[in-house]
Amino acid sequence: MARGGRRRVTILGATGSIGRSTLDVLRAMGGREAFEVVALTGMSNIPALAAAAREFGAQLAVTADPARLDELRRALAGSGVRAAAGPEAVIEAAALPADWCMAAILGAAGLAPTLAALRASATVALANKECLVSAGDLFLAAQQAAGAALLPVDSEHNAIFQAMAGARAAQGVERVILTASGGPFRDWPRARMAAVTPEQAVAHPNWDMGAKISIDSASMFNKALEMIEARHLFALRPEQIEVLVHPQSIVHSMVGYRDGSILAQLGPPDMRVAIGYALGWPERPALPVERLDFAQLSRLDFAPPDEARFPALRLAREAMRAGGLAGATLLAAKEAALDAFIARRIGFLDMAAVVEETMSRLAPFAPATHLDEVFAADAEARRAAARIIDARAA
Ligand SMILES: NC(=O)C1=CN([C@@H]2O[C@H](COP(=O)(O)OP(=O)(O)OC[C@H]3O[C@@H](n4cnc5c(N)ncnc54)[C@H](OP(=O)(O)O)[C@@H]3O)[C@@H](O)[C@H]2O)C=CC1
Ligand SMILES: CC(=O)[C@@H](O)[C@H](O)COP(=O)(O)O
Ligand SMILES: [Mn+2]
Repeated sequence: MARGGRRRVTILGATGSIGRSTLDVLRAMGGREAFEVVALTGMSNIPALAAAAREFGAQLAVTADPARLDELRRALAGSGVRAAAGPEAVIEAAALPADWCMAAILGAAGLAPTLAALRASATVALANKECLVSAGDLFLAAQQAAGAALLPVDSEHNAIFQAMAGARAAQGVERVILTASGGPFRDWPRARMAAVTPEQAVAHPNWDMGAKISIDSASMFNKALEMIEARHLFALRPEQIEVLVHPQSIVHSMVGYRDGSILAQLGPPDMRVAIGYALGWPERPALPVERLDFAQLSRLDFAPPDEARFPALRLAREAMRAGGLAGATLLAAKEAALDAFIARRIGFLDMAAVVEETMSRLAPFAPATHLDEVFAADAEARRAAARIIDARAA
């Protein structure tokens, strides 16, 4: 704890959707009087990074892009905030002692900095689900060794965490039910989905999020990653994890207990609720978010997912069954396919096909015994996926 009782806070990915919401929650919970901001990191959005660092009087601001160091230095001139750049500098920022660190870098690039944060922070609030998808057991072993508290921020997992609050309740868990909005193409026939554009896919019906996670929601790869994330976070067997389409995104997930009870967490689709819970935990802070009015909610719908139109869910189950380096392979192939879709080199439905083909080419998967193997599997999967993408794009 910093002098004067202020909590020392770091935000990895401060310029993104989660990062901005986290800054908002800090403002709502007392701003600079309550928090000492140790480090903020970003990548391309230097004006936003510098503005947040100035507002909160951060000790350090880091861009992951070495080519943007001069721009960051100019933007911070006279502020007293130190500037640094490059992937190693992001890891060094994450390694500075803090009471609380938000891990919200996008994608597999978040793994190394989040591991560094586990060693340096008392509490890590985990938005970056990819850490658990690619390196689940090793990531949790690193957390155990470091002794850091790990609090889930992903809305579904935060909901499950809330619904499992209290060790006694967690013991009787039978299943978890991850809710899924179904994305913008929830009811579209497969033939129509084949022709969707990145602009259509990025338009999430309920949540205001970064572009890549929004497109993952449209393909339901987001839910696929979340199944693997849930397995690790809550030590579940794959068959204990269900997915249920819930188009309104009001019920954020549910936990079914052995006595037949179901506990759910509900709230507006606003990530500040989950972030605030992780920042205030074990207490609940007051937050300026919308209050649900049940008299105005006309209905809450639920339906099983259609795995023929959304094969990502089946691929996640196969990856969980295979174990070991299958998660790192699935994630890397998904990221390569997503980039190719955004670049309009492949179609929307090709993304799942690329992941499936990459997985089947690289199977069987070795156990993941060291992080170096995870990074190597990631690189190998990207090479394999690139060849498959090239063939489809030709
Ligand atoms: N958005 C949401 O509501 C939710 C997000 N999540 C998870 O949170 C994480 C962040 O998502 P979101 O905020 O939407 O993403 P955004 O794309 O909005 O933000 C990503 C952040 O990471 C930075 N960044 C991007 N690439 C790199 C890199 N290679 N190295 C270091 N930093 C990088 C970005 O910098 P810059 O913008 O400056 O380029 C930005 O600060 C993801 O893992 C996502 O799955 C989970 C649940 C909900
Ligand atoms: C806000 C959040 O946690 C997202 O991961 C959300 O789950 C996306 O919505 P769907 O993937 O359910 O469409
Ligand atoms: Mn989620």
